[in-house]
Amino acid sequence: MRSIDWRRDRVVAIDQTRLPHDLALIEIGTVEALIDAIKRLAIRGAPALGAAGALGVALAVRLSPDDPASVRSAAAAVRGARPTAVNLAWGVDRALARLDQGPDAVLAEALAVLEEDVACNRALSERGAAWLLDNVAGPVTIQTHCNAGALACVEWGTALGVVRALHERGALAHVYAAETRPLLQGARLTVWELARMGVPHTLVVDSAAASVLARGQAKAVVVGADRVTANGDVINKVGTYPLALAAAHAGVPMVVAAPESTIDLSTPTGKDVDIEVRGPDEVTTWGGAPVAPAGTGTLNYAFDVTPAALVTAIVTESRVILPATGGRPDDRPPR
Ligand SMILES: CSC[C@H]1O[C@H](OP(=O)(O)O)[C@H](O)[C@@H]1O
Repeated sequence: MRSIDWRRDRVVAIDQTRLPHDLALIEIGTVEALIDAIKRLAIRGAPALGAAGALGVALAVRLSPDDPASVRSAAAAVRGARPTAVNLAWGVDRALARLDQGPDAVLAEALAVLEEDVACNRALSERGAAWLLDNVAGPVTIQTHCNAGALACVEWGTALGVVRALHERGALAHVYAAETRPLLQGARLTVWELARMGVPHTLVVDSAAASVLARGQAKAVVVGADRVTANGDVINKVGTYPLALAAAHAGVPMVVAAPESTIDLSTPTGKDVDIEVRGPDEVTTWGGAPVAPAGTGTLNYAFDVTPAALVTAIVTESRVILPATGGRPDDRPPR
């Protein structure tokens, strides 16, 4: 089952807010409903957002086939639903570029985005597994953060795609999944995916992940990304930066698995990226019940910036970039 797809005349997606307890699909027939699904993280994860962006334009042009101005306005609203993952804007732009050729051409481009994502993630997963087998003593143990699995993509996954490739080779011993406060993408989604894959795993609280590395229980960190800037800075779920610091101190490789569509050569460094700040309720409540005194102020960064110097390897479908030793995404544009 794909996390997001197109059926007849609408977007169909897994509602990730209902996992792990309910595997429920949502059918999205309007741009407003798509934007809502993106904002409330029913649809989430950089590659999945790229697909949602492209399908959002296909939806808009079907609803307003004779009004390109309305389609462009709707596309801009989808593009702005969440600011940090470059894939959302990239997916919108991919489909919008075909607007002059009509609804069928826009849909064809959007569907191509989905198929390319699947192919890219399978390729980067194999490349990442090979890099880890060449650089980490086996059997491999991995610390993950957030969810960069099939749910965050069209299918297959990026960081969990690497995990899947290692598991299929019989080379994976264990995965430690950080819960990933406040929305618990690790506890709710990554653990759910690892269980379905049959991968041995342990859930840890975010603040324990550094000790898992320091004690040698995990020999590599593997995460996804929402944007990689031209100098190799990695923007990913908040908590990735401290994990990279811990990995460096423990002498453990920090591996980022991401398709080329997540690399943004137009943005020089992580300092130039708009980091989404989300509302206080995600931090001050759990299950609707307050966990902090009413009115408590919060600083709910959804992402953080890991400097290139702390990134051992960025694995894409076409290359491995080594930022910590001077490699840069803009050194050699993909072939
Ligand atoms: C494979 S991209 C997954 C990436 O997206 C997540 O963010 P969110 O759950 O807010 O969409 C997180 O940064 C993951 O690493």
